[in-house]
Amino acid sequence: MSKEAAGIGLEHVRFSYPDMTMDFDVEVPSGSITALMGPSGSGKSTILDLIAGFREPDSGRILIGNDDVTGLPPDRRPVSMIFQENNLFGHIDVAKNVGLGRSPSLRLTETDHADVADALARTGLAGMERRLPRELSGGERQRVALARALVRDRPVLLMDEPFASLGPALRNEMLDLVLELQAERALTVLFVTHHPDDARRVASRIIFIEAGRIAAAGPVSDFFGEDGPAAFQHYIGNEGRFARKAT
Ligand SMILES: Nc1ncnc2c1ncn2[C@@H]1O[C@H](COP(=O)(O)OP(=O)(O)OP(=O)(O)O)[C@@H](O)[C@H]1O
Repeated sequence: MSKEAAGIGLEHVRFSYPDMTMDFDVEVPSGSITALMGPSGSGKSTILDLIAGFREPDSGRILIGNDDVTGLPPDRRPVSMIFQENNLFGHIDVAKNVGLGRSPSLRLTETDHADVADALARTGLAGMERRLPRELSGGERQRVALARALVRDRPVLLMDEPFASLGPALRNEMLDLVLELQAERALTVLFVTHHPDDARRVASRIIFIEAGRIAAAGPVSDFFGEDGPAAFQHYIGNEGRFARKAT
């Protein structure tokens, strides 16, 4: 599988839970940061799970780069995923948690150890190698998860509300770090957030979903003007603002 930057394509991807059928048809451009937004229960986590291979579509295809990854197990997809929490193993230290990104058995070469050290330095964790996850702050734990994604070295990074439990200043700091890492590695980043400011800060595009369908997708600037999609304006609570302005 190529480590080149890789776009993501969902082609008529249908997936059903007992009470809900979803149908996604959308592209995420290669080497970009896209914010995935939408009301609670609209299917954001499910999209990420489908791309990562934790769930399989009932029909349709998932493409990453030029490859059809539909049906491939998660570890064979060129993807790293970071969740809101519980990304780390509690009984092993920071360096080992990062090393797992390179080798699930932790059999690491000299080069691997050097790459782990680089990733820790790059994410501001140098000196914390021997700490256990419980000895870190929430922000530091998410840095470890990012460092592990760096040593995994996959072109697609999926993040499900990765910084939702952090305060605003720290969240911005972490988003800026993601932006830097994305630019360095030409990653394709798709991240779920409920905060419009997160999208404005780092994303070039937004995918907005409602009830298991893509309601709107496009450049961030298309979403925040008066002509932004009505469903999105409603979601971020902007409806009357523009109406009042006009009168
Ligand atoms: N394992 C499951 N079994 C049945 N229904 C599920 C399951 N997981 C999710 N759902 C339902 O599917 C819908 C979409 O869930 P999903 O977690 O993808 O939404 P979301 O947009 O990520 O929500 P949130 O913003 O609250 O995290 C919801 O209605 C949810 O109740």
